[in-house]
Amino acid sequence: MAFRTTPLSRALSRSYATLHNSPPSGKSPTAIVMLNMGGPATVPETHDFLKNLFSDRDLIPLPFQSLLAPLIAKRRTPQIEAQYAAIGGGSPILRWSETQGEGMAKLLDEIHPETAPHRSYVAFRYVRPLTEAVAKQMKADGVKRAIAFTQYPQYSCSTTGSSLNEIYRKAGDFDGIEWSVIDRWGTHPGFVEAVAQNIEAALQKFPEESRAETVLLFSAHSLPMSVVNRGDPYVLEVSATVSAVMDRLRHANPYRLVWQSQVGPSAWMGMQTSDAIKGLARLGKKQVVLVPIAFTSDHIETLYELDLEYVKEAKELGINVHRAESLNGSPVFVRALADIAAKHLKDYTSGSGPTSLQMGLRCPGCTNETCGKQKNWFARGGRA
Ligand SMILES: C=CC1=C(C)c2cc3[nH]c(cc4nc(cc5[nH]c(cc1n2)c(C)c5CCC(=O)O)C(CCC(=O)O)=C4C)c(C)c3C=C
Ligand code: FES
Ligand SMILES: [Fe+2]
Repeated sequence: MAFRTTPLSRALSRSYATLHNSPPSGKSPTAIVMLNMGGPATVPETHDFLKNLFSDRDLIPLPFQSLLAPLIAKRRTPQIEAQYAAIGGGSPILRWSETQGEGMAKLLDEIHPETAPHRSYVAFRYVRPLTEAVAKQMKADGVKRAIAFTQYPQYSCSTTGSSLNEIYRKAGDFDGIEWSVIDRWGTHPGFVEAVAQNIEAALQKFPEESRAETVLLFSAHSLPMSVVNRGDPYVLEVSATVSAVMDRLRHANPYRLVWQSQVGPSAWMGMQTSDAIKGLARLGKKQVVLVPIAFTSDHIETLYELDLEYVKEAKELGINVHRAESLNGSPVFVRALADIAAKHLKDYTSGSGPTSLQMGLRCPGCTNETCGKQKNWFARGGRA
């Protein structure tokens, strides 16, 4: 698929600054900063992506992190490089994030003109564009007001929490900018609608007479049990998304929520997606729709793990599987992003605080001091 290789590599080889090179003019723009982990846009960027990921103490606290992270990254690189090569030469996440962000900003100018012009910025945690570069660009664009808008629908301290901690650590780079945060939106009706429409499209691929017997297998990236057991809200919030999507689909199919992509030997949230597929085959199920539910664009876990590994495995076991498309360029989803941001801006203007009440509560088992400092800093609008 050509779009995953040449245009993407070309887009990346332009400097990030050239994507946002209009001089500051007239009214200062309202910045919407789309937070996500990112993925290597080209195969050779895989090593640095993994090195940054394994160096993130908010995601994986390791003993002797600065020594161990490069070693683990180096050992893991060939396997992960092969997976990115197999999906067309890199991750499409930057392209999709820009498409989603630009579409959202355009809609926001129409539906919330009071804070126009709106400008979207992508800030990734492990690959370019990294937080420092985004801060530089925002200052050059004359930004005074910014929203940190997580692109993970459901909150986990290992994902959204890590991105917010990174902005807090780089607070000096954002000096003079007033912040507020959209920290979770896993049951927003527009998001639920966009997911439901993609499930309905996948169901259409099965014969009408047996469609209702098709099992919907919602699959989310798993979480180590150590994270679940310190009180991380992600498992609850992914479950709430699944429940809302099933309500919208009027419970017309049986379903389960299962967990994929665990890494390393420790205990992770289950049941694992691949075991669930085997179990359904053992129980004689013949039709399954796989639904990625915790990420809004394609990545190796959809394009490699689900499409190349699990679909193949299921077919060998006699199950006919279709995957619901990721949200990617869904116009329903882009409108949902604009609605979420518009509501946030309205609430903020009418005096609600910069962060949600839920964001203010640390996990009961949290021992990471940065979490507390970060929450206080955002609650003061990003001021010292
Ligand atoms: C909502 C999604 C995600 C959660 C929650 C999450 C938690 C989490 N992940 C790791 C370790 C790794 N994750 C890796 C890749 C990766 N993770 C997500 C999403 C979530 N992770 C995505 C979308 C990706 C892939 C990016 C892509 O382009 O496809 C990796 C690297 C790949 C590998 O080596 O297998 C690791 C490692 C932990 C430890 C964790 C919770 C604490
Ligand atoms: S780990 Fe959840 S608030 Fe610190
Ligand atoms: Fe992950």
